[in-house]
Amino acid sequence: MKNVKFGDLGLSEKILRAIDDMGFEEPSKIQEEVIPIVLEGFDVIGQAQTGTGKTLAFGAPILSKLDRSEGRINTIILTPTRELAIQVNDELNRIAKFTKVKLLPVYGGQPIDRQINALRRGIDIVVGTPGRVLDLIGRNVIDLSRIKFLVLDEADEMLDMGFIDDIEEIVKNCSKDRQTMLFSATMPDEIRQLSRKYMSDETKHVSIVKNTMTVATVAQFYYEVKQKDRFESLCRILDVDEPSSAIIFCKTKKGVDELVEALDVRGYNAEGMHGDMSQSQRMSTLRKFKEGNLDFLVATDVAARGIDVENVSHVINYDLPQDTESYVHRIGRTGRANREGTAYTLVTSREYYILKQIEKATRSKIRRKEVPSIDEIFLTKYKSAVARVKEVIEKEEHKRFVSLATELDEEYNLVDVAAALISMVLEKELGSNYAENSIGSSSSYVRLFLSIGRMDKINPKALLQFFSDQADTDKEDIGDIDIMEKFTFVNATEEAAKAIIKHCSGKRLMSRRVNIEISRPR
Ligand SMILES: Nc1ncnc2c1ncn2[C@@H]1O[C@H](COP(=O)(O)OP(=O)(O)OP(=O)(O)O)[C@@H](O)[C@H]1O
Ligand SMILES: [Mg+2]
Repeated sequence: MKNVKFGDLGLSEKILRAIDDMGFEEPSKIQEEVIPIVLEGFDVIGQAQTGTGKTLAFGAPILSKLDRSEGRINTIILTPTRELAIQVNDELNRIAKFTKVKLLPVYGGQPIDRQINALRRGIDIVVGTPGRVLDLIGRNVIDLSRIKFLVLDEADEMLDMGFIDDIEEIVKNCSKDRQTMLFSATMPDEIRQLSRKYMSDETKHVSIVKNTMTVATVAQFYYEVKQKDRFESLCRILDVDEPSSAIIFCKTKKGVDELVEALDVRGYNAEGMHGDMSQSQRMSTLRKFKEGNLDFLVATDVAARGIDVENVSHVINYDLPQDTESYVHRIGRTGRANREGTAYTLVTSREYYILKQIEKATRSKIRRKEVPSIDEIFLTKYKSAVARVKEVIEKEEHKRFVSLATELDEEYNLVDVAAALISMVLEKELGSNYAENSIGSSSSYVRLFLSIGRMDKINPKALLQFFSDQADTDKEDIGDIDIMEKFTFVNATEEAAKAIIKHCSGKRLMSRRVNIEISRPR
């Protein structure tokens, strides 16, 4: 079967040239089907998975039909968020590169006067959020009575309860003689029904049906965590996976603020984005993230829909999404345009059934993963330190220090020197982050100090024996047990800690502070 080319779809030469400039070789399935239909003048409801190029699917044919600037609004595109309005406007601007068409994004949180002035100078396509568009209609600067195209991007979200009144109001102002287009990766039946009101009887439904609602290139996993271990688990996941760039979703704005602060304290490069932040802050954070100067974007669902950032390697649902649609859109921020991605969801045992519902509704497989142990993190950090050493040697960046190392060679065993350097590097990497945090410590307080010296494993049996001896003595106040004096624990495993906890629970030790210190030998 011959692959369809952009040139086969009936687009104008200027638009084809722009698409070529953008570096796109072939149309995606949704583009292949939607573009000719729009060019023919039909209303369209288009559904295709996240990141499959729906923006261009409506943008290219609209621009192909407009070509010249008419100096008055002929197209209105509505998006649920400000950032998405800006992004869609940018993408369309790239497609419009060789035409004279003028576009303007309008959205709240930006001085309205500037937008009014720009609109007065003559704009063909307005891309905006419903609230601001209504405001501008009310001020008589946006007149939709002669528009040719109305697009609802993220249509289901726009027709959902929160936006429906504004949308109805805007549609009332639109010319009857228009093409209406609805796009989204998810299109629940009730939304389809509702949309009939705004669409012609000849509306074409284009649904790129795949086995799953989610994109195949996104590997999906979940971690079962205790509520109180949520944060610690996240840190461990980040430390072992070392995502190049991740979006972490929280349920609430407060949750976002708290998580950003906690991540910051632990030294992660994270910033938040939610509806209570100023627009300039939201934009600068997103810009930083897009430019690769921010590792972790922590956000509410405000970033769940439509946002297209290249190379987001991970999406992490720190809190569960509110519904299946939200899950699909959130994880769709990775694995875009056929790239690979990873999606993680943290669930408590009580939330597990919701995850199962999502899995069923999306028909995708969300596999279980275990939260990494401290040993695994240690190993990861060790491996990346060694990889860096290798890189330095290969690039010969170490050459100027060779003479100093020769001096060390005279005094010490070089294996000891290497071990000391590893120790210093890892200490810096891990800091005290894992010294005072352990998972599953229930009400007991367990401190684990990672050791990075000799590799003798702790002997859980001996430890348990020690504890049972202590418990059996039935001392009233055991208080802080300083076991450092009795044992030297080297490279304690998390299993050992778990065994201790298991042993302690149900005993009277439970209510006491158990302070296990495993020292780091010098
Ligand atoms: N034919 C194509 N070939 C390669 N890349 C493309 C093509 N069309 C669009 N893209 C790029 O793919 C990315 C995703 O496109 P877009 O944001 O339009 O996806 P979407 O289907 O609207 O996703 P979502 O449902 O998340 O909004 C963008 O970076 C876009 O520039
Ligand atoms: Mg989109």
